[in-house]
Amino acid sequence: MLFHVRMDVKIPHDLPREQAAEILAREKAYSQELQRSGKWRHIWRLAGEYANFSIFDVQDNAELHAILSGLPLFPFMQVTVTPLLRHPSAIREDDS
Ligand SMILES: O=C(O)CC1=CCC(=O)O1
Repeated sequence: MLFHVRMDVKIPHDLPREQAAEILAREKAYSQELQRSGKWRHIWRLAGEYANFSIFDVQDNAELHAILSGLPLFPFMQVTVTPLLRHPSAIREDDS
């Protein structure tokens, strides 16, 4: 199942610099592992915002929730999920 996810990151200004750096490093590793697995299909930075658009390809809502709530940055994020399906006018057989 495909999902579009918008992640807005809001790291508290008073979070110690070292702690923030450690969380960001874990976030990057977690994200890249999921990208390599194919579950996190795409990630794009929104120009001018500390936010991203991502595409996930997962089994179901529960798997998506587990992945998103497992993000190291999850406590500092606002996450918006939109389920996706193939458009009847799409010219490509797959969604790649
Ligand atoms: O910077 C972001 O958009 C938050 C984030 C998601 C995965 C990652 O590595 O950073």
